[in-house]
Amino acid sequence: MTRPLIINPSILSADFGQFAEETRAIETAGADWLHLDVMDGMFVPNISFGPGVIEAVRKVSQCPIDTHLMIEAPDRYLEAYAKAGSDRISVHVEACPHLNRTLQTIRGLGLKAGIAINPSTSEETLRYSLDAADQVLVMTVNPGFGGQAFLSLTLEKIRRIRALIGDRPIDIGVDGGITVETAELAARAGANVFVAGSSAFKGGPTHYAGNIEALKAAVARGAAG
Ligand SMILES: O=C(CO)[C@@H](O)[C@H](O)COP(=O)(O)O
Ligand SMILES: [Fe+2]
Repeated sequence: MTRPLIINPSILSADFGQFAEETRAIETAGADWLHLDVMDGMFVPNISFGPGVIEAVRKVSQCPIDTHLMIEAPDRYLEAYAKAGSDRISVHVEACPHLNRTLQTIRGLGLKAGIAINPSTSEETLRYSLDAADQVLVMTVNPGFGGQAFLSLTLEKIRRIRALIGDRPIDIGVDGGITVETAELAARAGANVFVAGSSAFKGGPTHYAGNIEALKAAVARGAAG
C-alpha cells in the first residue's frame, strides 16, 4: 500500500513570541501538517504549552493539526485537545494502561488516533492496539526536547513496525532529529510522516520553503528505495 509522504513541522522550534506569524510562514512554505508537542513536566522533563496554543494555531492555519501528548494520564485532556482544534492526537503507549480504550475515545471524538512509542519501548506493545490506531509515532529521540540527535537504533524498529502493520492503513511517523539525512533513512525504512522541528525552522522564515523542499526531496529519495 502506498502512503502519502507528509512533512510535519513541529511548532516547538518556532519563535514562541510569534506563533501566528510562524504558523502562517511554515504553512506557506509547504508544510503538509503541523505537529504540536504538549509536555507536562511529568511524563517528560519539560513543559511546553496546552490547548490554548493549539486553539491559536487552529485560528490561523488550514493544515491538519497533529497533537503529540507527552503527558501522564492523557485521557483527562482528550476532549480539551479535540475542542482546541486537533485533527489527530497521539498518546504514548508508556502513559496508557488501557491503550485501546484511549484510542477509541480519540476516534469517538471524531479524530485520528495515534500511538507514540519511546526508543526503549518494544514494538510488541503495539501489537494488540493497531486495529484501533491510525498512526504510530516512532520516537527517534528520547522525548522532551527539540534539537536532539536521531537515534539510529530506531531504524530497525521502524522496519519491524512496518511489518507488524502489514496492509493496514496506518501511518508511520518519525519524531526527533529528523534532518535531510535521517529523513531519507527513515523513509527507506518505511516511515511516511516526518516530524521536523529544528530542520524545518532553521535559519528563520526566509529559509522555511527551502528547508521543506529539501526534506520533501529527501523523503522521496528514501521512499524510492
Ligand atoms: O516530540 C518531540 C520532542 O519530544 C519533537 O516533536 C521535537 O519537537 C522535534 O524536534 P527536532 O528534534 O526535530 O528538533
Ligand atoms: Fe513530537
